[in-house]
Amino acid sequence: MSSDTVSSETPTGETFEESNSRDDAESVLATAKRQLERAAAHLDIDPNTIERLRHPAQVHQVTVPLRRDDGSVEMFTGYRAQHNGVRGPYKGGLRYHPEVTAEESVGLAMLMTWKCAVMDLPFGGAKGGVVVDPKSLSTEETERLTRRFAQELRSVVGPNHDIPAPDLGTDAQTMAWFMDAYSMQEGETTPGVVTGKPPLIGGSHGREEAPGRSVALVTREACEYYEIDLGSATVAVQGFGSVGATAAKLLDEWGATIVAVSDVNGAAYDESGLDVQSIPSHDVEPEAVTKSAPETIPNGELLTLDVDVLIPAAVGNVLTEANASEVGAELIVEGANGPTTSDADETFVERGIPVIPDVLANAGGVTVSYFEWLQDINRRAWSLERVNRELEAEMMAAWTDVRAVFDDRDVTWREAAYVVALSRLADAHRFRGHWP
Ligand SMILES: NC(=O)C1=CN([C@@H]2O[C@H](COP(=O)(O)OP(=O)(O)OC[C@H]3O[C@@H](n4cnc5c(N)ncnc54)[C@H](OP(=O)(O)O)[C@@H]3O)[C@@H](O)[C@H]2O)C=CC1
Ligand SMILES: O=C(O)CCC(=O)C(=O)O
Repeated sequence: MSSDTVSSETPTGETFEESNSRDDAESVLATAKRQLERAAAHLDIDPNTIERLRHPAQVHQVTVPLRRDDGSVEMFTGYRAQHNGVRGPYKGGLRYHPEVTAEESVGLAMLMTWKCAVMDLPFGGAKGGVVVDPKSLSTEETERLTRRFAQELRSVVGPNHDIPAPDLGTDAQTMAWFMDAYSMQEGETTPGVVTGKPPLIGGSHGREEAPGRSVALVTREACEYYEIDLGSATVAVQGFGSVGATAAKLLDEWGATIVAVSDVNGAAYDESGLDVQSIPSHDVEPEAVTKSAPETIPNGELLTLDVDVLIPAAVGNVLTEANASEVGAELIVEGANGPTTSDADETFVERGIPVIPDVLANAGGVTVSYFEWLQDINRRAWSLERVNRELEAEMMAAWTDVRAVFDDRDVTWREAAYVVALSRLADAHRFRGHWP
């Protein structure tokens, strides 16, 4: 396939770029492309491969009709962007969020391609979701929306083709409904169509905690690298969902002092340390975070706190040109996908603040998804102890690969991770011979 036969058309026939013109400096896609270009400058790679990687393979857009509890019917828009499949089936999460766009899905799908390659997993990158505020739906509405979304995506997902997983606003229950709806259409139970399911129906132990666990593991390694004593380190975490809460609780267990955590409403702050273990997760008690401490501060202020480690673990593009010069952390570890714009990256380079990138730090999620996929194929579950042991081994291997590039060249941590990923992708393209 040559790059000009790659389909990046939407179902309406517009090109992807025409239908999604919000390619401004702050968009996740614009950031992803600039990051790709910067990393490519450090490598001697066929320019056709780089050009190919600037484009998604496919972007699917679907309309999802939902019957609301009051009997009315409302239309929602869903996307699935498949970026690159040279190393294996497409893989990546589905998010339910009001700001989901085709463009954001493509940018995040690109990040999934790099993430899977950094971890040396046999997957390519995808991402998608529905433009909806999940908090505006009842449980029954969420189930109907998910089942219909799964029906609409039936021809573009599959256990050997594209395997969704949880992301912002979705969870194990969402994946269970998705798997059930897909299986009903296939006429057989197909657990491998999604990962992040509840363990009782083919999910993996440890998947829910895995991205937060990898953030904590990578924070531990980065603190050691920069001679920050984790036992006396202060940490601020934006987001107290699946990723942020797990990372905060593990780092707290390992001796760090978590001075701030936040949800969408704001941050709980205590300079002597919060009791994060006692804060219920947002699905158990919405708004528990801001109720948990006597002092609350706005999310923006959390990002500029004078701490050893800052972990943005909520949404994208929160560290920007506007606030990067005010960030008070010694070290940033990205829990969220795409929390740092490329302008902010430049400021952090100038200020000497290392940023450990998302494609390494939160890659525990897709790594345990890979373990789940293997367990589904083999119809044999792994123990939690085995999952966590193998996850730590995979994370340490990836950390070592990225650190070797970082130590060897004049690059940032992000560029080092991209160099590892792009080298593997370029080799795969070369072996498969995609340029007739
Ligand atoms: N889940 C996964 O497997 C993986 C997720 N990620 C990434 O990690 C990030 C978080 O995902 P995940 O933890 O799953 O999501 P969740 O939905 O579980 O949690 C998101 C958290 O972020 C908070 N939040 C939402 N919007 C904002 C905002 N504008 N400002 C501050 N906080 C906000 C939410 O608050 P509230 O509860 O009040 O809404 C909640 O605490 C995303 O970028 C995702 O792509 C990365 C790898 C894997
Ligand atoms: O587990 C997966 O397949 C993907 C998780 C994800 O979307 C991510 O790492 O951003």
